Amino acid sequence: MTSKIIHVAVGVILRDQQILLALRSSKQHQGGKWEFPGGKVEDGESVQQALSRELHEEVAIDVTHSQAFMQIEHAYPEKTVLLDIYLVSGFTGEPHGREGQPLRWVTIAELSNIDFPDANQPIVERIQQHFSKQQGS
Ligand SMILES: Nc1nc2c([nH]c(=O)n2[C@@H]2O[C@H](COP(=O)(O)OP(=O)(O)OP(=O)(O)O)[C@@H](O)[C@H]2O)c(=O)[nH]1
Ligand SMILES: [Mg+2]
Repeated sequence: MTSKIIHVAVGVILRDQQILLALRSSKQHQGGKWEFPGGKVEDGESVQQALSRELHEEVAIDVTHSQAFMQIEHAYPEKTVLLDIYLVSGFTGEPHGREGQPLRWVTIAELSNIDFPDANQPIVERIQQHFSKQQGS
């Protein structure tokens, strides 16, 4: 098979110890599941450029502070994705779903109960580890 890996910039957007999620439309891959907003890295773009562009297009915010968090390669039956995940701790603008998609803020504990795409399970675990350590120290 010659399928190429799809490189995706993904934002874990933080505000007041909550994280922003968006609902994927039923027509999209993994439709009906909640996601961390983001999208495909285009040719000639850095991951952070893609992240800023996608978050502006999808949820109408402008990123002012982000840091690389983790990468996950996951093979779905129909495609393989490389999720390049950034923590977004600073942004301007009030998020809203510019493509009509519902948004919600959830606590870090609530992430365990969300219906995410299969690739996301390690992200949830890593976020929960990362923030429990910060609180405990
Ligand atoms: N944005 C986002 N994509 C994810 C997550 N988890 C996950 O498996 N993906 C997969 O990453 C791939 C690309 O994401 P996307 O559909 O947001 O890409 P995009 O915004 O460029 O969309 P488009 O193709 O409609 O233009 C999809 O196959 C999607 O299922 C996630 O948490 N956030
Ligand atoms: Mg997207």
